[in-house]
Amino acid sequence: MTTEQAPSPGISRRRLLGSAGAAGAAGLVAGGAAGAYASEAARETPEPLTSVGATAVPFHGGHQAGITTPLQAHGHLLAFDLKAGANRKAAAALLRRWSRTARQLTAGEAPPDDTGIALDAGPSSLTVTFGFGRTFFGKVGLDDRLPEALAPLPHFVSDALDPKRSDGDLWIQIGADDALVAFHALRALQREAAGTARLRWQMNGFNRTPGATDRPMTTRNLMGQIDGTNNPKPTDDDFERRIFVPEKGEPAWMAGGSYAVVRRIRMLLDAWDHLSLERQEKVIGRRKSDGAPLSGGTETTPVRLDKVNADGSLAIAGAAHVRVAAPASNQGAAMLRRPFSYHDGFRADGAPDAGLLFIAWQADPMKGFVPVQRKLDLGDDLSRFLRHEASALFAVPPGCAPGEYVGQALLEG
Ligand SMILES: C=CC1=C(C)c2cc3[nH]c(cc4nc(cc5[nH]c(cc1n2)c(C)c5CCC(=O)O)C(CCC(=O)O)=C4C)c(C)c3C=C
Ligand SMILES: [Fe+2]
Repeated sequence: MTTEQAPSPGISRRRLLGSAGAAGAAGLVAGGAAGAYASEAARETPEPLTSVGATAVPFHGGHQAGITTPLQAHGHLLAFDLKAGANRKAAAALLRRWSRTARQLTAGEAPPDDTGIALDAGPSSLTVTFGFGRTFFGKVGLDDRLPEALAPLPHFVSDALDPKRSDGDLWIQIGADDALVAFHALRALQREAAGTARLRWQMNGFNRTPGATDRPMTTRNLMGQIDGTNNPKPTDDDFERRIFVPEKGEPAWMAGGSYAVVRRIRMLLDAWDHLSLERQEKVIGRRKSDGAPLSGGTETTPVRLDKVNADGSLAIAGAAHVRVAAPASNQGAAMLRRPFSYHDGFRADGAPDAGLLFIAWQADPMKGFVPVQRKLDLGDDLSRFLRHEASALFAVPPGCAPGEYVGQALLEG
């Protein structure tokens, strides 16, 4: 393995701020209306960043960041196609550039020729995650390293997929708790692709902003449901085995990596909002207010699929989403769901173009997303309110050590 050049000493965005004398970066905190209208420039001493801005997620590690990292408030998904003539060497150079820049940005450092978009901000939990699509391998002469797990996803009855917004040779997932920090990363990485790869599609999403609720809680989606409760937890015995390719797994370059299924799922919100609260809760199998299962307890109480009401009906209906999607209904199939909501304005018919950028992480899509989506496709009450409009599957290699780049074992091994 070759090592990349040591990155040039980055300029901390905070240090830049200090030297420029632009004070008041931490934003308006106190002082009510008078404080809010006071000139930012009048402040002499920069205030410390809030914990939101100051939080940094390490780029290096056994797994790439952005998989088990807590959901961030802003997300960008970018898929690129290699330009004609871009070979393995060019792809390796691109991944080397991207990794170097991602490391700098996630540490809150400004890369060379910085655009300045994120000046004043801290790392804000920025993560950058890289993946390879099936079409990448043939283009760079690496057919022999194509993972079996990257076989095309089967067709599902509810698919209404737009090929232009699906698939792609390379994938980047960006997440950050600040919109400017996220866009800054997007611009830096997009600029570095020039000459080697062109953008195929981009999707932008969001989640709850840290601090918006009075206590940390599972996020809500645009249907108003608490979404993410019954995800596998890093503390589960089988978490690593379910989500990451094992050390001795195949192909060797994917050991410690994971597979990301990306689906743009539009929600038919007008129809959904017309349902009574009781109906909405039956469709999911959980209470809307606090996410508690209809079989009783609180949000974190295990779901009891066998619970029967006094009138003999199932507490969680036969076609309720949580019943049909549960590992118990799918021979143990499970995935880590880590989505972003999206809103891309309104469609010609006036309906909101909004929904979920559903991202499912698993060691093998055939033991995660595929069997569960097959089952949902056949008889899930929620599916009537959803349209799957775009789809992609990416091999996300393990994280890299300092001096290495993501995908090095594939491109140079
Ligand atoms: C193929 C997998 C899944 C798709 C596609 C999917 C879409 C989807 N889901 C919601 C809302 C909720 N899903 C919930 C639970 C849940 N969903 C899946 C899988 C898919 N969802 C699983 C495996 C589970 C967990 C089931 C269990 O073991 O209990 C929930 C309940 C809260 C939670 O556990 O997260 C909600 C709410 C939407 C809106 C959606 C598409 C837009
Ligand atoms: Fe779901």
